[in-house]
Amino acid sequence: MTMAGSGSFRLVWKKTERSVEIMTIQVFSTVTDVSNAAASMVADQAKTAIARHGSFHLVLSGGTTPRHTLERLAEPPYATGIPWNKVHIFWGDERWVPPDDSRSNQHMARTALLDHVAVPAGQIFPIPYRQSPEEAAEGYESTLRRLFGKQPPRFDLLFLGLGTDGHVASLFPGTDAVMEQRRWVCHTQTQGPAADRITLTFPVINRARTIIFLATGEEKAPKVREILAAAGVPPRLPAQLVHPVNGEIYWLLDQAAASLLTEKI
Ligand SMILES: O=C(O)[C@H](O)[C@@H](O)[C@H](O)[C@H](O)COP(=O)(O)O
Repeated sequence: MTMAGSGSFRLVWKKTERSVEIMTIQVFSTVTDVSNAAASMVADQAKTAIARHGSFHLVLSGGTTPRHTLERLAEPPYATGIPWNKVHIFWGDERWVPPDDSRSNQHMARTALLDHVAVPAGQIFPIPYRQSPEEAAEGYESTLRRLFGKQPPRFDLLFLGLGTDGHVASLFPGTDAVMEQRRWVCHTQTQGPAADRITLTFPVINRARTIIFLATGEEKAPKVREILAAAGVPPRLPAQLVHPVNGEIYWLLDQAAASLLTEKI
């Protein structure tokens, strides 16, 4: 039986004597089910984080799959059921376009969710649009350093979509940004429109307490299998470098994206 049947699979890898990596793979029948599950996890993680440190630091991702989850969070019971006044919003990446450009991840998040829930404006930290993408990256990094100090931030929940080339955030295969270990935010480029991007780097991504991958659709199935069945194989895709230092990874997939998975992963 492949894992494409709906269900939940929990894998625990012992990384070192003192740390393990816990990955949970959940396969759902439809994209709507994926979005419902993701929204429910946001509510649960918010409750835990607020109980732990009085606020909930949430990192949003661009992309159509993550957008469906934001739209679900703007509906009952989440629109009023989550204490949005204690939520602090960040972004994993951004296109170097003005904030009102329809390609902007900030624009997408505001129209899908933030215009509909009561997150205080002073708790929303978009990646700024500046004269150059380098200045935008420096601007975001200085915001993060002002808020979090010398150590990279340890976000409570960080959403990632999955590109069909295996990219996460705007960390594209073969780019210097993927290997960046000192800067928290950097400028990078991709092909096509809005080629200039600003992205969090792995030193920040991998410090998150919980990382949720959202991947749906048949076009993601080959990379999902390559990433999840890659134990022992040297990583070649950015998504294979997502290893929370002390946190958990959840893969929320629909059956189409999971269709090439087998139980032996
Ligand atoms: O800015 C972006 O577009 C995202 O950060 C990007 O990493 C996206 O999440 C993936 O490309 C998946 O996007 P889809 O879910 O639309 O395929």
